[in-house]
Amino acid sequence: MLKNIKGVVFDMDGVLTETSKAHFEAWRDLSNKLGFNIPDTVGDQVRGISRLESLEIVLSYDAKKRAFTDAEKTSLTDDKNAIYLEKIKAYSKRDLAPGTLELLKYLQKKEIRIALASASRNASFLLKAMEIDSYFDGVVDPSSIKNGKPAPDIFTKAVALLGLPAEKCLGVEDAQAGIESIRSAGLIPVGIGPLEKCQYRFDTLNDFYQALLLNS
Ligand SMILES: O=P(O)(O)OC[C@H]1O[C@@H](O)[C@H](O)[C@@H](O)[C@@H]1O
Ligand SMILES: [Mg+2]
Repeated sequence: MLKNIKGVVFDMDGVLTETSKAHFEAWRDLSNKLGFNIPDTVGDQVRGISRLESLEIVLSYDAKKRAFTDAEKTSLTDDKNAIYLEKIKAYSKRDLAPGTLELLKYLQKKEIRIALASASRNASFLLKAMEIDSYFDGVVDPSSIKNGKPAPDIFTKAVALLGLPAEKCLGVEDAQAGIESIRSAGLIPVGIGPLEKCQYRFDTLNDFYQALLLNS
């Protein structure tokens, strides 16, 4: 699987750590504050999607169909982020998905360059909190990206940071929008979870790591 591979670009939420649950719970708390509820299926719908796009999905469940101004929407996303930050404030290396540290060390030993392509503006905070920031040769600043996933921009920027051709890199994602982004940027897609159109697919990040060990 790593033959001819020079770089691996990771998504973070739902790949390196199970923050997807905290994102969903924060949106649910916000919807409850607004007087409605969102179904569990929203959890998968907001994977990989920006804060504002996620809000639009959440508001589509508002029975009152209120029309919020742009300023009000910004304020609602700030509220969601405050709730989310409260939920992840004690995150540490214990919150890494099983196998993450071993996988990063393994790639480093093989001299494979590592980058992060997360849509989250909280990603740098979490990399530090979970003590894995030093493994990354490049971290894309999501606020520098014009078009979010499924557009290729964020993965294209990540391989540029690594100075590598896209086809020599794996992209690792838990969101279908992320897999589309990886494919259109020309990286080789590795899916974590029930995803389509992946070159390789595993149930967990640890399964991916174990498969690399078996094939090395
Ligand atoms: O609100 P943040 O932390 O900037 O994150 C933006 C997006 O980041 C993605 O990684 C998550 O999968 C999405 O659910 C989230 O909306
Ligand atoms: Mg994700």
